[in-house]
This record gives sequence, C-alpha cells and structure tokens, in this order.
Amino acid sequence: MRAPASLETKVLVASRNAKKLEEMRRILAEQMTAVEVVGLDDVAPFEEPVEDQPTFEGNALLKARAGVAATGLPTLADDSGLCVDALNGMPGVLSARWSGPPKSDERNNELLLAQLHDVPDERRTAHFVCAVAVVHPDGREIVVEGRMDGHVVREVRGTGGFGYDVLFVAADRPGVTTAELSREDKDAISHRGKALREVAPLVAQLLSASS
Ligand SMILES: O=P(O)(O)OP(=O)(O)OP(=O)(O)OC[C@H]1O[C@@H](n2cnc3c(O)ncnc32)[C@H](O)[C@@H]1O
Ligand SMILES: [Mg+2]
Repeated sequence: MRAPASLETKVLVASRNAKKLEEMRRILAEQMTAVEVVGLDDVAPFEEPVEDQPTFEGNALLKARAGVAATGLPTLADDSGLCVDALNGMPGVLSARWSGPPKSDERNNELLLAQLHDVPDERRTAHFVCAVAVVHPDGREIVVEGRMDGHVVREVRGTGGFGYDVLFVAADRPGVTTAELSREDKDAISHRGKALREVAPLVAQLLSASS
C-alpha cells in the first residue's frame, strides 16, 4: 500500500552544484509550498552516477533514478548546459566539465571565449537548456525541458548566477549578462525557471495521486 499523500511531501533535489541548488530551491519554494526539499547533504552519502548520457534528459534521469534508489525519496534532478551554435551545440551536456577536471567555471569561460575568438557577433548565438527529471519510488517518471535563447559576449560581466552567466546575454534582457540580472529576473526568464515552473504542478500530482 502506498503511503498517504500527507506523509509523502519530502522531495530530494539531487545536485552537487551549490549555486544551481540555490536557484532550484528558490524557484521550487515559490511553486510548491507544501513540499519539503532536502539536498544531498541531508541524506546518507551514496555513489553518484557518472553523467555519461548524450542528452540532458538522459543525464537528468540518471541523477534522479540514483537518488531514488539510494534514499527511497521522490527525487528531482536538473541536467543543464549551454549550446553554442558556432560550436555545433557544444559544450552542451559537457558544459560543467568543458575545460577538463577539476570543474571550474572560470576556466570553462576562458576556454569558451578562446574558442569563439574569431566568431563575429552575429554568429555568437547560443541557448541554455535545462532538463528536469522527477522520479517517484513507485517507478513513475517525468521529464520536462526549459530553454533560454541569447548570445555569448566577448568579456565576462556581472557577479550573479554561476557557470556561463557572466558571458551570456539573454534575448529577453538585451544589454546585460544573466550574471547582471537580479535573482528573480534570472528565474523569470531562465531555462531552469521555465522547466521548474512547468514541472511543479506535475510533481504535486505525482505526490498526491495514487498509482
Ligand atoms: O550535476 P549537478 O550535481 O547538478 O551539478 P553540475 O554543475 O555538474 O550540473 P550539470 O551537470 O547539469 O552541468 C551544468 C553546467 O552547465 C552550465 N549551466 C547550467 N545552467 C546554467 C545557468 O543557469 N547559468 C550558467 N551556467 C549554467 C554550468 O557550467 C553548469 O556547471
Ligand atoms: Mg553534473
């Protein structure tokens, strides 16, 4: 027998990226007031999967399934990245580790700038993608994707956000990088904001509906 919905309001958010997790917690808190979000630091350590899938969806599912298997909690995971048209969609799923280990946003940004050095302004278009996977212990799974279009600028600007935000200008907010937006404004237009706002009501349904 399944537990009543009232006992099933904890959701594990499986991310090791503190700044991403902060965005996820903030957006989810607005959308799902009755749900308690726990992080990987709040549960017993477990072996986390290698993100070796060719798609954001595949990696998000890997991370969410591993969380459920280890904790028994409904688990939500985000796999995201920047897809640059002049680089045939790269770094894409490799965004976090584009410049090799250990993960470094600063080196990733330096490498991206170097790779785009000779690319003229009109061909510096790019978009962020965020796939959010939610996996329930009973096997039900949901994946949604959000996207934010824009372009890559020529020098880093701003102190907010994380990752490639210092180099990315969203089409919806011309003239400033997404690292120069307020947290709320980034959430309003971001790939992550879009995906999480779409998935939140589905999570509520998943937690309350009997299978
Ligand atoms: O897998 P987890 O543990 O969640 O943390 P991670 O940082 O490795 O996350 P991903 O594998 O999903 O890789 C996402 C990378 O894409 C970039 N990225 C994703 N969303 C971004 C955003 O909103 N702003 C800037 N860069 C972003 C950034 O380099 C992230 O490290
Ligand atoms: Mg990762």
